[in-house]
Amino acid sequence: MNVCMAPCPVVFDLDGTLIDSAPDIHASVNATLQQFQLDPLTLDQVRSFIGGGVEVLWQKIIAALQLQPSMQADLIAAFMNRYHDATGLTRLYPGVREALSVLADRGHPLGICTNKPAAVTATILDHFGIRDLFGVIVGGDTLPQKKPDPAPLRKALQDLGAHPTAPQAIYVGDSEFDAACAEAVPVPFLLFRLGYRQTPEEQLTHRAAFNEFSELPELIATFAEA
Ligand SMILES: O=C(O)COP(=O)(O)O
Ligand SMILES: [Mg+2]
Repeated sequence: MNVCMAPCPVVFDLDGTLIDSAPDIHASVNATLQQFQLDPLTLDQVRSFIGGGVEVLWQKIIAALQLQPSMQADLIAAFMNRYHDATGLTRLYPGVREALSVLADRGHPLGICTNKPAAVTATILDHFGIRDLFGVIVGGDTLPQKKPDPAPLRKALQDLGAHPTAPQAIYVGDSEFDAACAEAVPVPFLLFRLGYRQTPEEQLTHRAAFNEFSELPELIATFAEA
């Protein structure tokens, strides 16, 4: 089936998809825990908690450390002071810059739909000099709803000019939140295998999966030809 007449909008998740931000999030989490004289978490633990946005991250930390849920607001406020400009340990995944520029050159409108707060998202995209590639950026606090609710991705697609009820578009992401969101819109989902997913690939609804961003432009082109 032809799911994407070239050049259709392509929207990307951010954490665990375009950027490996877990080391910065881990550092901000542990600095916050230290401020409250609490035990640190490992990078693997924190990575496994990423995907649902800041509130979900801290709900999972509070559960893991058996803290009082009433601490959540204070912990998040302290965390945000560090997180808003935490870029030093974050890397673009290999080939991301090149793949984005190939897709932009082919005329695909590009967007971001992330559960990361919009201001933190803007800072990190500026840090890598790639913010201008995206015609729309929907963050975790742009709307009242977050992924897996379809509303943020629907907004991104509409802002990129896709059809409001039958968008011909593609969503690219790494997690359960992304797969469920794309299914709910609905748009085809391309799964980046090397992000922060906790669920086996075969249990996530997806059109295709890839390990290398150098594969992505051709993968998208095959959709237009199919
Ligand atoms: O900040 C998060 O928890 C997730 O962000 P993502 O939606 O870009 O993966
Ligand atoms: Mg992600």
